[in-house]
Amino acid sequence: MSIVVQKWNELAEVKAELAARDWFFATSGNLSIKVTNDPLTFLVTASGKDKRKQTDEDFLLVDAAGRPAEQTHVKPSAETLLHTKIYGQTNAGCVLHVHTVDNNIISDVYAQNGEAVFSGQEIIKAFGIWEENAEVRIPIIDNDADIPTLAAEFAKHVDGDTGAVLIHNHGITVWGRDAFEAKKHLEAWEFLFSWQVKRLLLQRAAVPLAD
Ligand SMILES: CSCCC(=O)C(=O)COP(=O)(O)O
Ligand SMILES: [Zn+2]
Repeated sequence: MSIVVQKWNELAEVKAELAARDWFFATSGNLSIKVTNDPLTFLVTASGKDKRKQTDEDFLLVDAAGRPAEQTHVKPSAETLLHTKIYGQTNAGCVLHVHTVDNNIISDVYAQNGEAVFSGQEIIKAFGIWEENAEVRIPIIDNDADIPTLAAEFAKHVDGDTGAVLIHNHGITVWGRDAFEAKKHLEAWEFLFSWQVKRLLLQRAAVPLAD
Protein backbone atom coordinates (compact mmCIF):
# COMPACT_ATOMS: atom_id res chain seq x y z
CA MET A 1 0.00 0.00 0.00
CA SER A 2 1.44 3.45 -0.94
CA ILE A 3 2.14 5.98 1.80
CA VAL A 4 -0.55 8.30 0.35
CA VAL A 5 -3.21 5.57 0.55
CA GLN A 6 -2.06 4.61 4.03
CA LYS A 7 -2.30 8.23 5.24
CA TRP A 8 -5.61 8.75 3.40
CA ASN A 9 -7.12 5.79 5.26
CA GLU A 10 -5.69 6.99 8.59
CA LEU A 11 -7.20 10.46 8.17
CA ALA A 12 -10.50 9.05 6.88
CA GLU A 13 -10.77 6.98 10.08
CA VAL A 14 -10.28 10.05 12.28
CA LYS A 15 -12.73 12.05 10.15
CA ALA A 16 -15.39 9.32 10.53
CA GLU A 17 -14.91 9.31 14.32
CA LEU A 18 -15.22 13.10 14.57
CA ALA A 19 -18.26 12.97 12.27
CA ALA A 20 -19.84 10.41 14.60
CA ARG A 21 -19.46 13.00 17.39
CA ASP A 22 -21.29 15.44 15.10
CA TRP A 23 -18.38 17.91 15.21
CA PHE A 24 -18.70 18.99 11.57
CA PHE A 25 -21.63 21.43 11.67
CA ALA A 26 -22.59 23.07 8.34
CA THR A 27 -19.42 21.93 6.45
CA SER A 28 -17.25 23.46 9.19
CA GLY A 29 -13.95 21.84 10.17
CA ASN A 30 -10.82 20.75 8.33
CA LEU A 31 -8.29 17.99 8.90
CA SER A 32 -4.86 17.16 7.52
CA ILE A 33 -2.14 14.51 7.81
CA LYS A 34 1.50 14.75 6.74
CA VAL A 35 2.50 12.37 3.93
CA THR A 36 6.16 13.22 3.16
CA ASN A 37 8.77 15.34 4.90
CA ASP A 38 11.13 16.19 2.05
CA PRO A 39 9.49 17.65 0.12
CA LEU A 40 6.74 18.42 2.64
CA THR A 41 3.36 17.19 1.38
CA PHE A 42 0.16 16.59 3.29
CA LEU A 43 -3.42 15.50 2.68
CA VAL A 44 -6.02 18.14 3.59
CA THR A 45 -9.82 18.09 3.50
CA ALA A 46 -11.41 19.56 0.41
CA SER A 47 -13.08 22.91 1.00
CA GLY A 48 -16.81 23.32 1.51
CA LYS A 49 -17.72 19.63 1.62
CA ASP A 50 -20.02 18.04 4.18
CA LYS A 51 -17.36 16.33 6.33
CA ARG A 52 -19.94 13.96 7.79
CA LYS A 53 -20.13 12.26 4.40
CA GLN A 54 -17.38 9.92 3.15
CA THR A 55 -16.43 10.23 -0.56
CA ASP A 56 -13.33 9.52 -2.66
CA GLU A 57 -12.79 13.29 -2.96
CA ASP A 58 -12.63 14.09 0.75
CA PHE A 59 -8.92 14.95 0.71
CA LEU A 60 -6.31 16.26 -1.69
CA LEU A 61 -2.52 16.22 -1.61
CA VAL A 62 -0.91 19.65 -1.25
CA ASP A 63 2.65 20.99 -1.06
CA ALA A 64 4.35 22.97 1.72
CA ALA A 65 2.62 26.15 0.51
CA GLY A 66 -0.79 24.45 0.56
CA ARG A 67 -1.08 24.27 -3.25
CA PRO A 68 -2.53 21.14 -4.91
CA ALA A 69 0.33 18.73 -5.69
CA GLU A 70 -1.79 16.80 -8.19
CA GLN A 71 -4.42 17.50 -10.86
CA THR A 72 -7.76 17.96 -9.06
CA HIS A 73 -11.04 19.82 -9.40
CA VAL A 74 -11.58 20.16 -5.64
CA LYS A 75 -10.08 23.03 -3.67
CA PRO A 76 -8.01 22.64 -0.48
CA SER A 77 -9.54 23.87 2.76
CA ALA A 78 -9.92 27.65 2.95
CA GLU A 79 -7.82 27.39 6.15
CA THR A 80 -4.99 25.31 4.65
CA LEU A 81 -2.56 28.15 5.48
CA LEU A 82 -3.00 27.37 9.19
CA HIS A 83 -1.97 23.78 8.51
CA THR A 84 1.08 24.91 6.50
CA LYS A 85 2.22 27.03 9.45
CA ILE A 86 2.14 24.01 11.75
CA TYR A 87 3.91 21.63 9.36
CA GLY A 88 6.41 24.34 8.45
CA GLN A 89 7.31 25.20 12.06
CA THR A 90 7.08 21.82 13.81
CA ASN A 91 7.40 18.07 13.30
CA ALA A 92 3.64 17.61 13.73
CA GLY A 93 2.05 14.78 11.76
CA CYS A 94 -1.66 15.64 11.99
CA VAL A 95 -3.81 18.78 12.36
CA LEU A 96 -7.50 18.78 13.35
CA HIS A 97 -9.81 21.81 13.27
CA VAL A 98 -13.45 21.70 14.47
CA HIS A 99 -16.15 24.20 15.39
CA THR A 100 -18.19 23.05 18.38
CA VAL A 101 -20.68 25.03 20.43
CA ASP A 102 -18.61 24.39 23.56
CA ASN A 103 -15.31 25.57 22.02
CA ASN A 104 -17.02 28.67 20.68
CA ILE A 105 -18.57 29.49 24.08
CA ILE A 106 -15.23 29.02 25.90
CA SER A 107 -13.45 31.17 23.27
CA ASP A 108 -16.00 33.95 23.91
CA VAL A 109 -16.19 33.69 27.72
CA TYR A 110 -12.36 33.93 28.06
CA ALA A 111 -11.54 36.04 24.96
CA GLN A 112 -10.57 39.07 27.07
CA ASN A 113 -8.02 36.93 28.96
CA GLY A 114 -6.37 35.83 25.70
CA GLU A 115 -6.37 32.25 27.01
CA ALA A 116 -8.43 29.64 28.83
CA VAL A 117 -6.83 27.85 31.79
CA PHE A 118 -7.82 24.49 33.27
CA SER A 119 -6.46 22.56 36.26
CA GLY A 120 -7.27 19.70 38.59
CA GLN A 121 -9.00 17.59 35.92
CA GLU A 122 -7.92 13.95 35.43
CA ILE A 123 -8.35 14.30 31.65
CA ILE A 124 -5.28 16.62 31.66
CA LYS A 125 -3.21 13.44 31.83
CA ALA A 126 -4.22 12.95 28.16
CA PHE A 127 -1.69 15.74 27.39
CA GLY A 128 1.04 13.64 29.04
CA ILE A 129 1.06 15.87 32.11
CA TRP A 130 0.86 13.73 35.24
CA GLU A 131 1.69 16.15 38.06
CA GLU A 132 -0.99 16.51 40.76
CA ASN A 133 -3.30 19.49 40.04
CA ALA A 134 -1.53 20.16 36.74
CA GLU A 135 -2.61 23.23 34.79
CA VAL A 136 -3.08 23.56 31.01
CA ARG A 137 -3.59 26.74 29.02
CA ILE A 138 -4.91 27.29 25.49
CA PRO A 139 -4.37 30.63 23.72
CA ILE A 140 -7.38 32.44 22.26
CA ILE A 141 -6.77 34.57 19.16
CA ASP A 142 -9.07 36.91 17.26
CA ASN A 143 -10.84 35.45 14.27
CA ASP A 144 -10.18 37.13 10.92
CA ALA A 145 -11.84 36.57 7.53
CA ASP A 146 -8.48 37.33 5.91
CA ILE A 147 -6.74 33.96 6.26
CA PRO A 148 -3.15 35.28 5.83
CA THR A 149 -3.83 37.72 8.72
CA LEU A 150 -5.36 34.94 10.83
CA ALA A 151 -2.45 32.60 9.96
CA ALA A 152 0.17 35.21 10.95
CA GLU A 153 -1.35 35.59 14.43
CA PHE A 154 -1.93 31.82 14.69
CA ALA A 155 1.72 31.08 13.84
CA LYS A 156 2.86 33.02 16.95
CA HIS A 157 1.34 30.23 19.07
CA VAL A 158 2.84 27.30 17.14
CA ASP A 159 5.98 26.25 18.98
CA GLY A 160 5.92 22.49 19.53
CA ASP A 161 5.07 19.18 17.85
CA THR A 162 1.83 19.14 19.85
CA GLY A 163 -0.35 22.16 20.58
CA ALA A 164 -3.71 23.86 20.23
CA VAL A 165 -5.14 27.31 19.56
CA LEU A 166 -8.70 28.54 20.08
CA ILE A 167 -9.94 31.03 17.44
CA HIS A 168 -12.54 33.39 18.96
CA ASN A 169 -16.13 32.49 17.98
CA HIS A 170 -14.74 30.16 15.33
CA GLY A 171 -13.16 26.90 16.52
CA ILE A 172 -10.14 25.00 17.77
CA THR A 173 -7.08 23.82 15.84
CA VAL A 174 -5.13 20.99 17.50
CA TRP A 175 -1.99 19.25 16.27
CA GLY A 176 0.03 16.23 17.31
CA ARG A 177 2.90 14.02 16.23
CA ASP A 178 0.40 11.61 14.66
CA ALA A 179 -3.36 11.24 14.16
CA PHE A 180 -3.81 9.25 17.37
CA GLU A 181 -2.21 11.98 19.51
CA ALA A 182 -3.97 14.85 17.71
CA LYS A 183 -7.37 13.21 18.17
CA LYS A 184 -6.62 12.39 21.82
CA HIS A 185 -5.71 16.01 22.52
CA LEU A 186 -8.75 17.32 20.63
CA GLU A 187 -11.06 15.08 22.67
CA ALA A 188 -9.38 16.20 25.92
CA TRP A 189 -9.82 19.90 25.07
CA GLU A 190 -13.45 19.39 24.09
CA PHE A 191 -14.04 17.47 27.37
CA LEU A 192 -12.59 20.40 29.37
CA PHE A 193 -14.68 22.94 27.39
CA SER A 194 -17.90 20.94 27.88
CA TRP A 195 -17.13 20.50 31.60
CA GLN A 196 -16.50 24.22 32.09
CA VAL A 197 -19.61 25.30 30.15
CA LYS A 198 -21.78 23.06 32.33
CA ARG A 199 -20.10 24.36 35.52
CA LEU A 200 -20.83 27.94 34.44
CA LEU A 201 -24.45 27.03 33.77
CA LEU A 202 -24.78 25.34 37.18
CA GLN A 203 -23.19 28.34 38.89
CA ARG A 204 -25.71 30.62 37.11
CA ALA A 205 -28.45 28.29 38.34
CA ALA A 206 -27.09 28.95 41.85
CA VAL A 207 -26.23 25.27 42.29
CA PRO A 208 -23.53 25.19 45.00
CA LEU A 209 -20.32 23.68 43.55
CA ALA A 210 -17.24 22.50 45.43
CA ASP A 211 -14.45 25.08 44.90
C1 LIG B 1 -19.08 27.14 7.33
S1 LIG B 1 -17.55 27.02 8.12
C2 LIG B 1 -16.63 28.37 7.38
C3 LIG B 1 -15.20 27.92 6.97
C4 LIG B 1 -14.47 27.29 8.15
O1 LIG B 1 -14.25 27.95 9.18
C5 LIG B 1 -14.10 25.88 8.14
O2 LIG B 1 -13.60 25.39 9.16
C6 LIG B 1 -14.31 25.01 6.95
O3 LIG B 1 -13.75 25.56 5.82
P1 LIG B 1 -13.21 24.55 4.66
O4 LIG B 1 -12.77 25.46 3.55
O5 LIG B 1 -12.09 23.76 5.26
O6 LIG B 1 -14.38 23.66 4.29
ZN1 LIG C 1 -13.02 26.89 10.65
